[in-house]
Amino acid sequence: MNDLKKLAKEQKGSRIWLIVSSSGLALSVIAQAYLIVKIVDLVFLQQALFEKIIPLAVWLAIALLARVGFTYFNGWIGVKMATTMKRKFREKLFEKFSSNPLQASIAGQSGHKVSVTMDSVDELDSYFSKYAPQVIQSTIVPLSILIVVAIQHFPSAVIMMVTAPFIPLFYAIIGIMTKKKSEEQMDKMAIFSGHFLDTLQGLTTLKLFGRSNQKKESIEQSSLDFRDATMEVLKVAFVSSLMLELISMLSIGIIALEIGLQLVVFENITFVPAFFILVLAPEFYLALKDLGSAFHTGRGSMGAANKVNEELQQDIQPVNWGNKPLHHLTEPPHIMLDHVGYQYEEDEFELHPVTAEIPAYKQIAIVGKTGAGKTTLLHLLAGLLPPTSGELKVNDASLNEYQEEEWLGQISYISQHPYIFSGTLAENIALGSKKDVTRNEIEEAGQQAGISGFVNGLAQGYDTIVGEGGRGLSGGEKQRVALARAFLKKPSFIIFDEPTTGLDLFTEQILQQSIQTLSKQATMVTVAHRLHTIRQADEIWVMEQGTIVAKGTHEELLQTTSVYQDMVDVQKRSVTL
Ligand SMILES: Nc1ncnc2c1ncn2[C@@H]1O[C@H](COP(=O)(O)OP(=O)(O)OP(=O)(O)O)[C@@H](O)[C@H]1O
Repeated sequence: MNDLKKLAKEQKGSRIWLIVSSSGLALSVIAQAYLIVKIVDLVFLQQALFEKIIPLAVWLAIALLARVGFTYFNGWIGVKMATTMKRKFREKLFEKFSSNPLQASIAGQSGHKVSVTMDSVDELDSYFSKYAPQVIQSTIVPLSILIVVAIQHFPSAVIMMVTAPFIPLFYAIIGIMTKKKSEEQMDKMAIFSGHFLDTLQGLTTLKLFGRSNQKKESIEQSSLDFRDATMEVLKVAFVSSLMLELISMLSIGIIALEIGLQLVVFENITFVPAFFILVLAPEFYLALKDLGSAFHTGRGSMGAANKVNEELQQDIQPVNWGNKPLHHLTEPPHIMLDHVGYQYEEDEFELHPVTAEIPAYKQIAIVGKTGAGKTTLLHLLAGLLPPTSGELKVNDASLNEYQEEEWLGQISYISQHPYIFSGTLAENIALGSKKDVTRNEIEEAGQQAGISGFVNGLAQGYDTIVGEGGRGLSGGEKQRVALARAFLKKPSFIIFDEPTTGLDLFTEQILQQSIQTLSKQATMVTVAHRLHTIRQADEIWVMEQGTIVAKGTHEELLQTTSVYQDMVDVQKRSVTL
């Protein structure tokens, strides 16, 4: 809880308000008790007239209202603090995920990330909205009551001082017991969410392999585990409330007994202070009990805080960016790879240092067997991965010196599986431009990307809802939407991962033509699988097992590189087959 405590302490403004409001609450509690006692004394013992009681009754009403007001205000500050902290945590998580989106997306299950960002951060709420304000309230209110009681009748204050520590002691013990349980509960929830999302996303694959029943059972099991963990936490919570109630009732009983003896047997105290202490005693223990239950909820937050911290501390190498602008370019950027290398993790795939030049307007084709490292190289060129060695230079300055937005504003990366967001086709295409675009511009981009024929065949046209919850799109259609985005963006550097799987000839032609049009104003690097694309390139890089083994034009490579010759032979054979 220490991290959370530190964070709560950082909220200085809110803490000052909490102290002021809790002091007000303490005053109103004491005033309320005193006024009740006074009224009872006047009515029953002194048989006072109604007029004498009215002002006290009015003050009592004011004290009651003040008590309600201060309690509400404390709660309101707590909620405000919780909102601020939750926002901060979510911002940190999003910052972390977006500092290297590629690495973040492959590290861990998406469902787990969703669960941490939504549920675990929500779980922090109770610490800031309940526990932190309650600590202040439960320090000021009982302390003020204790002082008043000590002034009125010291022995009662001594009983309070002796019995009060049992309550925090008890909830400290419970806290230690629940910490592990609530962490387990959070773990189980994250596993359950991860499992559920994973299964939903892979439902088709599971069905095809006849594994849906097995998955159903494992989801059921993780849901039951989560239920059991929750029940364990609740069990401790119920037992702890019972015990806290018992301790405070016993303590009030002892005070009542002592007061009763002093009042009736020893006659050491008069009615007003005796009754005043009796009314105040439950208030004293109530404040401590409230702290107990707030502590329990706060403990739950601790498990969640650990989950969030674990996620935040996961080692993700961020892509570093600088402040240099890039928008003033008159021609596409000139890119230099100076011993640029990358390794995912120790003992995993390594892209060996690449030294190469990509002059403006040039078209580079990267070829190689599957797993050779082509996509990894594209990711480095796009600035989506930070090189683990060497430097990527753009117009003679390191890519790290440029502003992220400026660089990303220059490029279009058309991957094999572009992401289609839930929304209309028009909205998905408009994503390509940061400016507001007109429907005409969207349709023109669609036309250039060769998607207009397909769109015109849809009843809703560009207003058709696609992506999650909408109409599905084929691989070729998705790539054409991505191309339309690129036509809107007018990038100066295009990175294109050519589809490996069979597009029909017509779609392929459209894609080729569109790409050619787009590349007239840009530098382009393509992971190429088709001979046609490869031949057209100004330079071809041949990759094998993470190394560029040869560079040159189609003709040059045919003469010099056997791997390339074999690859071309395979391509030709597959076309003639
Ligand atoms: N996140 C990752 N962590 C570890 N290894 C990875 C990761 N992503 C890819 N790899 C590995 O890096 C190697 C190169 O992958 P990459 O996707 O760059 O190859 P590729 O040449 O583009 O393959 P393909 O033509 O099949 O798309 C592969 O062996 C792959 O398993």
